[in-house]
Amino acid sequence: MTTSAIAASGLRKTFGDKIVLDGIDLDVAAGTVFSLLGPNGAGKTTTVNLLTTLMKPDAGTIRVAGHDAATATKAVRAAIGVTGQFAAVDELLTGQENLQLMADLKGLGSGEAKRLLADLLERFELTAAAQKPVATYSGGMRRKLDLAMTLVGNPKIIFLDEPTTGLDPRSRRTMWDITRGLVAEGVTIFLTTQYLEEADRLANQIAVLDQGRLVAQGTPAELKRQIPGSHVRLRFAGGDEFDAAARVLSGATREEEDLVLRIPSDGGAKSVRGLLNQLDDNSIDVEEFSVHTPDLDDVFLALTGRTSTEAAK
Ligand SMILES: Nc1ncnc2c1ncn2[C@@H]1O[C@H](COP(=O)(O)OP(=O)(O)OP(=O)(O)O)[C@@H](O)[C@H]1O
Repeated sequence: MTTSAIAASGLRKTFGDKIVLDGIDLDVAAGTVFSLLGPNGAGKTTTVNLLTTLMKPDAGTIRVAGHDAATATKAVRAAIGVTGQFAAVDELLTGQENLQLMADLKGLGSGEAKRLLADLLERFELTAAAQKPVATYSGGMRRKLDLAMTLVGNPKIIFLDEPTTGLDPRSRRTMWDITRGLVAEGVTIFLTTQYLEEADRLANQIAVLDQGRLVAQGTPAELKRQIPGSHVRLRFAGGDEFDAAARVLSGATREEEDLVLRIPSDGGAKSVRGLLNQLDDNSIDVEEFSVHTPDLDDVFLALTGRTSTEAAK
């Protein structure tokens, strides 16, 4: 049985007469990455604020690490780490001093703190810059320090708010590797991102938020299968097989020159097996077989009527 690290039900939040969250349910399995995707103003930050006890919902229940967020606020806060917009990195202090401050706050002994800090600086590639003031750090370095500071408390659930926005590809990959490493250690990650590729690569589950409602939830593959456009592509060695298959398979689109048939399909195991059985039953050999699923940009367009780029404007 999988346990929920975060479970929210019927979350509602309004500001004045603006309904920001209109009854959303979330269930994040422990030790997984859950990604909340949505255009600007969709309510992502509001959701994070509610889940991290920074705000109270108008309606709905939230359990984080098994604690009720409404009544056990302290226990929830002790179990989570939040990086991103709430981070309190002191610009005037060095990276090392910022980390030390966090270790002092958490009450770590000097020996333990020394080892942990050296390890974190090394892991986040900040050892060389450790003695420099944060004011001289690049955006990527700040973000890494921010996450390193969060890890000092050894939280079991981490909220990453757009962790790679504006980072160069190398720093982005480093953040992805660190995230994967944390999950391998059993940490649960709640990730908001504007990069569909990031959610696609990192997340076990994705929820798409649009105008206060979750318009879709599932694994990246499930989301991709939900929308029109996925198909199975079959290539045949000769014209006879090609023609025979085209007669047998309904709805096939012919690409005559390449002897390729494209058959609309959800790409799931059941329908693919059915398709191949049909060919087998008619003794038709296939030279090449592949399933094409649309990427998350297609998913976004299908679900919200906008591309992710349009939505972010
Ligand atoms: N404290 C507040 N008072 C009034 N309105 C608010 C408040 N906080 C958020 N809103 C409004 O709620 C809506 C959702 O905001 P939220 O920050 O949750 O969206 P978001 O998905 O995180 O967007 P972004 O990616 O731009 O941060 C927006 O229209 C915003 O203007």
